[in-house]
Amino acid sequence: MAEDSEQQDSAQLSISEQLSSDYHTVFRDKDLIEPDTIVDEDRIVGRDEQLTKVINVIKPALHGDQPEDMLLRGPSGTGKTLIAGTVATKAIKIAQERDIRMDFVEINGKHKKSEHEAIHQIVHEYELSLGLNLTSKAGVSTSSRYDRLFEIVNEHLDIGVIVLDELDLLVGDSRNNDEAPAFSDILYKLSRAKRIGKMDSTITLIVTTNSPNTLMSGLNSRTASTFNPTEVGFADYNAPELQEILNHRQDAFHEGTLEEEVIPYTAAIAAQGEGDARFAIDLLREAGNIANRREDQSVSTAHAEAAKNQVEKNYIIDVIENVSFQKQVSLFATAIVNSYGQEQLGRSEWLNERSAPAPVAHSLYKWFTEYNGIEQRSKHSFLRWMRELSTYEVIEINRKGRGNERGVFAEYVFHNLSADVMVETLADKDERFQATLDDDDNLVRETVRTHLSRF
Ligand SMILES: Nc1ncnc2c1ncn2[C@@H]1O[C@H](COP(=O)(O)OP(=O)(O)OP(=O)(O)O)[C@@H](O)[C@H]1O
Repeated sequence: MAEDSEQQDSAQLSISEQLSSDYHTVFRDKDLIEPDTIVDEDRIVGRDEQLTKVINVIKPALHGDQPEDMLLRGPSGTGKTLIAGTVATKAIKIAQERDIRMDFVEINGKHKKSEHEAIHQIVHEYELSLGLNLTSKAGVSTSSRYDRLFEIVNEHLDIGVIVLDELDLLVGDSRNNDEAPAFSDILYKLSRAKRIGKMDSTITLIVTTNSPNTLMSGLNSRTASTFNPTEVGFADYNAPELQEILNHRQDAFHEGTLEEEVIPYTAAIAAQGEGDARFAIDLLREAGNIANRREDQSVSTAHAEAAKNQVEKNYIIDVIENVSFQKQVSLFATAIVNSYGQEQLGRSEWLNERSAPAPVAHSLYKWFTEYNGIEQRSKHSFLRWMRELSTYEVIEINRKGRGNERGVFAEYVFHNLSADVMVETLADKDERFQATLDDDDNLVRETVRTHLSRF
């Protein structure tokens, strides 16, 4: 009793009271705007041409024929995985009615470090989906993993569809420059297995990529001659298309909780970047989360504005958590050139306020490593890491001329994600970044200024 009255005195609620008090949420069905939800057909906006092409390639499987492999290419968030997943899911339903054993699994190359890991994941996904005993990853060679995959498909399926998302990012760890990337080996072994009759059943590959050139030029000659996919292109969305996509998801929110201007506003922000539907949907979800956290009754454009920073941060975190510290340093050096040199860049004839010239970014990389006493790697490594980071779409790389025959240089462009948010996110992540900024903000500013004026 004494405790109760004490709590009341201080107007505090007990844990149980807090847990069971009224809960307000703006979401009616949040799943509709979660990242990995494969939505129903009636929520897919446009993409009729791509749907028809993918349907035509998968269709033979439902008539006892072997489908071609497919390459779905186009920028991030343009519906490649959605279209592949929706068509495969529908095909599996029809196959069941016709007693054809068909199943599909999906893995993402971005999160896999090696060929072994990727093949293990495919096996694991099939085992889960087909209700088989799960085999362990440890102590098993890569070739045994392939054998297990072929065994599963042969024994349990007539056709296995494998969606390999963002496959160009699955390069592999221990590669020297003469070796083909891991994705080339995977494509070779999977497409060859069906050609040499290693299997009674068949495998169909649906590969998605944002960089078709990196993928196709990374195939060694034996893979290039066995992997001949049907290609389907996906283009960026514009603001009206993004708005339509979001309109088809507005029932994720309770009626009256999404203010009218939020969808057009969110679509416009996403269209200014890459025209990425994932970014638009993430913004809408995060705007709702912020409204919930603030216990506001409805979602406004102010919530969407605040969401932008959070969503950008999440994208950057997703990339930096998967790259080495040296790559993070390279990105930090590049981002501070833009973040601290914006005014100077904006005034320049051949630079612009969203970019950082590669030579200056490299000078800042050298400065940062010296200042912090950390290992300094070659310029060649720096440039290679920045190329890799561009494949993750945190920056873009352009080639620019300086006029008056003063040569060409590479510039890193912060097209989608801002350099300021990148600096902030990296500084949150590692105290060496934060400490450098804290030590002397003016020193960083001055260093950027000097290197930019020398350029
Ligand atoms: N035409 C569309 N209609 C409805 N929703 C869409 C459409 N295109 C994309 N989306 C949604 O946008 C998000 C991203 O789409 P998806 O994952 O298919 O992109 P992707 O092209 O595969 O991207 P990445 O190359 O990054 O893997 C998903 O939530 C998806 O449902």
